[in-house]
Amino acid sequence: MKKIVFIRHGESRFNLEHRFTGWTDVDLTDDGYKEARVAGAILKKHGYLFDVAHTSVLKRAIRTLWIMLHEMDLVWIPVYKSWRLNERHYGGLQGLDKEEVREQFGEEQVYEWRRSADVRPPDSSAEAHQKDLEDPKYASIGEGNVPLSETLLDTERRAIVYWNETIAPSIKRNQRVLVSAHGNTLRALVKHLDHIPNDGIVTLNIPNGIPLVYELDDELKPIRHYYLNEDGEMPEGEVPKHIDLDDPEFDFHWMG
Ligand SMILES: O=C(O)[C@@H](CO)OP(=O)(O)O
Repeated sequence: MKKIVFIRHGESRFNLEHRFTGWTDVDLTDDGYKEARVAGAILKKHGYLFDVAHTSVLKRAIRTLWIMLHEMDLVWIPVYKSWRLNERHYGGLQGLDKEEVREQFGEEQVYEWRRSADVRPPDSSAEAHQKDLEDPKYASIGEGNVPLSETLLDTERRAIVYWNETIAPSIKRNQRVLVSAHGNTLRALVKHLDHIPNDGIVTLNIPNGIPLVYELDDELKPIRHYYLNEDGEMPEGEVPKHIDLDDPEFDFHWMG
């Protein structure tokens, strides 16, 4: 049996401000740092080791990975970064306040933009698109790969290329893999792995900073999956949106 662990980055500045983020390269908040530390400590506590890690080129995912690897004393393992693991490009919504967008376009439209498989958010402005094209992070990926906006299916298509070409072969070589990525990239990967139909993905959310373990057979077909907390496997239906660091009951002592 093979295993892969996915982590959605800790809370980012735009998560805190309830803004559409996409390819906007915002950093973690203080709570985001703590969530990443806790995620690393959880994996360490349960004896997880990794041979290789993959992340996007966005600093909230990269920093989450760094903090986790530091916590696990694994900063020495190879880390690969790809734009293909970036968050879904939210086009003209990037930077906007989600509540204000709801007021302008209505709850239903915003829900479709956020959670449907194939409804495309409005395109980036010409100026914002030009900025993406000039960003050194994307200089080598080819102009055609820099999106004006993406549906979840677009995100799935480009993330799956990385899965098929890089991640899957490494799992097949028995490497233990950790992937630090984003809410919609992980929804896209999970959709692909579990063959979730377009209308089945709408209600699937991935919480920030909670390790998600997939057990796979030799053909990389999922056997089962679960989230981990400090006590171990979390019962389905009891997975919170994120770890409540303000909860006075939350005990950091086990982290050492
Ligand atoms: O803004 C974003 O890029 C994503 C993830 O934070 O938000 P949503 O949950 O609305 O897809």
